[in-house]
Amino acid sequence: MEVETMVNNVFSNPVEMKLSFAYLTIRDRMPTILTKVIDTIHRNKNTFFEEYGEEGIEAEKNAIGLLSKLRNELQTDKPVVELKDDLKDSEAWNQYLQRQQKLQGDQECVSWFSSPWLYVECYMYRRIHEALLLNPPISEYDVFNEGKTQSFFDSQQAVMDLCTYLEGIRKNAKELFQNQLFEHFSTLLQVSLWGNKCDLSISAGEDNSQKSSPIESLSSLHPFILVDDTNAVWATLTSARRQEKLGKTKVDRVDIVLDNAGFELVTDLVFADFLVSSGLVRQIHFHGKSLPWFVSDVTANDLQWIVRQAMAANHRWLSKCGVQWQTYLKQGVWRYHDHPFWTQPHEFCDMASDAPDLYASLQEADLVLFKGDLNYRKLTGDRDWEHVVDFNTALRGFGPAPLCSLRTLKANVQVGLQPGQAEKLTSRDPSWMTNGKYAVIQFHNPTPED
Ligand SMILES: O=P(O)(O)OC[C@@]1(O)O[C@H](CO)[C@@H](O)[C@@H]1O
Ligand SMILES: [Mn+2]
Repeated sequence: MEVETMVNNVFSNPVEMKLSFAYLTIRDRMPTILTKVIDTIHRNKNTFFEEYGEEGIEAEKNAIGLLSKLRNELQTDKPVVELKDDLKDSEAWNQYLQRQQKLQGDQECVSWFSSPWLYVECYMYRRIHEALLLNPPISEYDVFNEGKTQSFFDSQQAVMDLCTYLEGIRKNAKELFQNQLFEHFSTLLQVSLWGNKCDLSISAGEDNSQKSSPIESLSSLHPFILVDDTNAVWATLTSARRQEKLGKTKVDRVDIVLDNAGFELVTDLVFADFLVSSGLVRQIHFHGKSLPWFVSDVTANDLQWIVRQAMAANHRWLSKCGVQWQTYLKQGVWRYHDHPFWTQPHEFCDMASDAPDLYASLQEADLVLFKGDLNYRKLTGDRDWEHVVDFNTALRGFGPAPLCSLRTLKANVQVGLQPGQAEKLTSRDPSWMTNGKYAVIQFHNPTPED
């Protein structure tokens, strides 16, 4: 089968139609998310009036009109249409639509139920943003903000537990023996991995915060890690051979391609703090989204908000962490970027050609961590790969630097498994690819040391 036609379509034939996770996402979950967006805008009508007067009321009405039209297009499988706002990436989106039309041929228009799931799902979030952009003065309103902030508040005990753990390490981080350092590294890597469960797209906006202790739950979760390349990630950070060759005492730069705000973002900041305060890494570059995305994905505002919340917390260790994080950001030890490529539908194997500046930047990193399921779908092109295909094959040439996916499984694509592993999982738990109970720590080094 041609690789192109292997793309994870909403459904590839009537038999699968009713069964595919993609179909059920588009039929049920995405309209639910859209309805909640419409409801959120309507509930804030008075706020818009207080802030912007009649213009605010007009904008609320028109934005809701555009979003209701979008929901109808989605539910009645209408053709995908070009973007009309003048955001600088509109042209890239409209060119992508033309490319997709060529792929599908003239007999079939690009529509919600006949095109790749990855494309139409990303497109829905960009159309939501268009509905706000076309209605100043509410263009900058983040329709997902309430859910993201609530997720942080609902995870408070877990957040405080995690910051207390970090403070316990920070005190003597530089005196830790290598084996102790590895234990803490492995613990916080797994905490960041499982933080990915707290995603508001899979829950269609329902509460999905962290209720259990993030550290104590690790041992019960460990059997659900299907691929565990922790040692390879550790070796990339600590391999003496690598560092001698590069004349470095520590790794210069780790990039973290972020996923969800709320608790998951805290797990990423705690992990990043450990990497720097332990002396393993010199600099962390975070990559977030330039617009509200997949309900709970991180924007610059979300990062600033969480750091401020932490600083102002009346919990001693949480506020200490917040002050430290603010300092890292001010000193440039931590940097934040939000390239538009991350909020486009492109598979990552296209990055070198479609976003060469971003690809070149990632090539400066010694390690790139990709958080979450959507990033995994873009790393592998969301294709219907055999599960034993190796990760490198699925990456199809994407490899700016040694990279690792930290992902809980919430979509039906997974590579790099052992022969028989998928069959065993299916017999034990038929929805193992989409129920969020399983995870991978999956590493690839495009330039293995000679
Ligand atoms: O990237 P994340 O936050 O881990 O997950 C995103 C997600 O919830 O949205 C899509 C389904 O709607 C899937 O990629 C996945 O289930
Ligand atoms: Mn997400």
